[in-house]
Amino acid sequence: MENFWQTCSAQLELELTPQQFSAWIKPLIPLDYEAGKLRMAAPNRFKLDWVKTQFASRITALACQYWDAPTEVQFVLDPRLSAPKKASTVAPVPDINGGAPSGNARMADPVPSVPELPASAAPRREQSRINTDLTFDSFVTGKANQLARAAAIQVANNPGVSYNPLFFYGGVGLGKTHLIHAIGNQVMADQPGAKIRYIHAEQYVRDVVTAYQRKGFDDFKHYYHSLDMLLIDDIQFFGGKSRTQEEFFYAFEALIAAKKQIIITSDTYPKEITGMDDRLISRFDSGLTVAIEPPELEMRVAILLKKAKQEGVTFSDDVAFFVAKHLRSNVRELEGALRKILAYSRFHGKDITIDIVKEALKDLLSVQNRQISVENIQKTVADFFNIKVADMYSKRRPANIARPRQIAMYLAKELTQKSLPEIGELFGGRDHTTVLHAVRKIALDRTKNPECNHELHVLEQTLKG
Ligand SMILES: Nc1ncnc2c1ncn2[C@@H]1O[C@H](COP(=O)(O)OP(=O)(O)OP(=O)(O)O)[C@@H](O)[C@H]1O
Repeated sequence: MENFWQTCSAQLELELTPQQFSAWIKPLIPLDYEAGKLRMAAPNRFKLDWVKTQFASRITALACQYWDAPTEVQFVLDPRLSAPKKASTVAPVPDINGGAPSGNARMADPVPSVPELPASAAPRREQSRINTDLTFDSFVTGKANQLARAAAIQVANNPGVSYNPLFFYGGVGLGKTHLIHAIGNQVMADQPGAKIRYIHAEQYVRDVVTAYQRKGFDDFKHYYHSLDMLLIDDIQFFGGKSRTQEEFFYAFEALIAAKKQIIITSDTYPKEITGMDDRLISRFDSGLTVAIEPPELEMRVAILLKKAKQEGVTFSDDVAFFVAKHLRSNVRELEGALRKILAYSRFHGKDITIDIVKEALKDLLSVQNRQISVENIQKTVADFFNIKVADMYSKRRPANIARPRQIAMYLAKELTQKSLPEIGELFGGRDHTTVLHAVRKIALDRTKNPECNHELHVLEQTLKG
């Protein structure tokens, strides 16, 4: 059994992204194998369902191959794995900057401009710092965030019970903050007495410094350890701040032990946060870690239509598609573009047409057109072929991913100034010979296969705007 799982997981590690592997495969436990039946345990219902739909067929294939016989794989819940952790008796986190910090040495944390340590009095709604506009209703869902939203709803319905902590990561402006406020809003509506607190990591750092300056760590601890739910945004700001990490470690342990929900966001996967203590990193990853990807075309259109409607304006589908095709990076950028279009059309008293949009977004579009980046190509090609951007860097090799990746490498060579090694690096650290092979293959295919030529033409047009 153990041998099988070692072989199988080593293979899956090669095929999946590190995030997928560590989120879905690593937590699985092989239970037994008997008469062609393999039983695997997953730590919770969510992981169980996801593994069943996404990875069952691959694991079955590997099992059949390993035992050289038809094998049926059954996934079951392992209740032992979801048992709550014991309260912590762990020693303090060491100073990751080296040595015991003292006096001003600790003041590597920024000094607060407005010291803000919340009062530990009875919970008050305004103290939660939850933005009531950021709800599940106003959150548009697409492939890029459906998993994150499902996890968020699950946690909002069962705070402290299902996934603790819940950790969202993804690039800027992709909706991480929105989603955690949405959870906070729902829990506040369901449990008006709950003591909930949203805090940006930078503010938490400032609170730590203030507590340090005032020698008020008892109040600080009392406040944070007595919350029912802590929502902490952009935790990568804790990187390199040892005292903050130490305090957060205690708060984290106290809250998790008391089954109080913690939700964290970061711009990157826990293991990739620089300057973060290993014990915190492993704790961040001990609940559920979910990525939010850049929005795909249809989702960008839906966001534009929804936001325009919220502003009392109707966008035609043509206009929404035009904007969404040209602005691909994140939702914040779409919101900015929408504001510009509305201001322009109001100022000139004109209806919103594609020509008006071109005028209103002249600067933005010309910048986009001039700069065709490899990241842009990866996003566009991933959108076009309906795969994840992460697949551009992953080691997975199924044909439906390998070919778009080769096309993206070809376009990167054609449309940017990057060298083959540079392109290889941007595609998950691949060798320049792999890039060369892809470029030659697609170039040849283009001359022989009109459908391929057409696809490339459409992609080039999209990229050049
Ligand atoms: N899926 C979505 N539906 C509707 N609005 C969204 C969605 N995703 C993001 N937004 C909006 O886009 C803006 C940026 O989102 P948000 O601040 O949540 O991003 P973020 O991932 O936290 O970014 P950062 O890492 O820069 O803090 C917000 O106004 C948010 O309401």
